[in-house]
Amino acid sequence: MISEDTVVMPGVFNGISAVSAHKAGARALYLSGAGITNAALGVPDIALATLTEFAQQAAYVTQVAPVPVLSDADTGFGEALNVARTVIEMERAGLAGIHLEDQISPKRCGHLDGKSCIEPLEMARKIRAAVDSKRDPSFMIVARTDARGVEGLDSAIERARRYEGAGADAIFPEGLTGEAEFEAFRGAVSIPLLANMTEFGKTPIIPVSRFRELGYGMVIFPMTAFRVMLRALDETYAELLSTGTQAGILDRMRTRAELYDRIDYAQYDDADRRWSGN
Ligand SMILES: C[C@](O)(C(=O)O)[C@H](CC(=O)O)C(=O)O
Ligand SMILES: [Mg+2]
Repeated sequence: MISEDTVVMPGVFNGISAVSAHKAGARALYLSGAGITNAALGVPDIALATLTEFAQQAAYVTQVAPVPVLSDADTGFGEALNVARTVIEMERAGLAGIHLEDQISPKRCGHLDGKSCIEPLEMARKIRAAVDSKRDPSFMIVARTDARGVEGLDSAIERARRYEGAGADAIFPEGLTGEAEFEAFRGAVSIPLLANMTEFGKTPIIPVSRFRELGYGMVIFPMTAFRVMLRALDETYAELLSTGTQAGILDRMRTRAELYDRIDYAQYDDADRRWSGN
């Protein structure tokens, strides 16, 4: 997943979003915990979705998008032993890696106030459990620290160093407030770094070209497509209910043919025909 270049990782949250991102040309995908929780359950991203639900969505995504997929794994769904199980299940789902965060459970979105962090020692234990539980050594364990908004920049950097020492493959510094902070992390650790380009949070919009200069190997856009989709849903249902017809919004739709093209319908028909010997 890491290359000389910076990998742009669009956020996905189910099978069809993975299909769309892959067909748009994404070289790697990010499976968003907020996306899974908001899309599949329709509830806030506060640790209400389980490991089973995350692993299920991960399996859907990896089935239809043959590119590396990094998934959110929140706090690892428990303590060290649970983290070990999380790695086994997420690897089995076909992922290329996961990120684990140092928040106290129930976690919150990294860009909200009122978060708390576990002791760095406890997080290091989780990272060791994760690293030890990999089957494939290239499965990536990304350690996310939420400490910037809780304890300040210096403490967050100190944690990142400890997590590197515990064996993390990459660091995800969450909730940074500007380029200078991203730069400070780059100077502090030697493993790859992941930047979170979520919207309407603590971090200003920074283009991938700038993250490349700053030395970041991965940039995730966790909720970009989801937010656009949600507005389309809201507008569509409102229009339908207020007018009693979809006639005015047909031109905003993917047609039946376009949908079937997206999901490779013809290939399924071909396979079925082949197997029936006709
Ligand atoms: C990256 C993230 O963990 C996610 O679940 O996608 C979220 C994104 C968001 O809520 O905007 C986070 O940054 O905490
Ligand atoms: Mg998340």
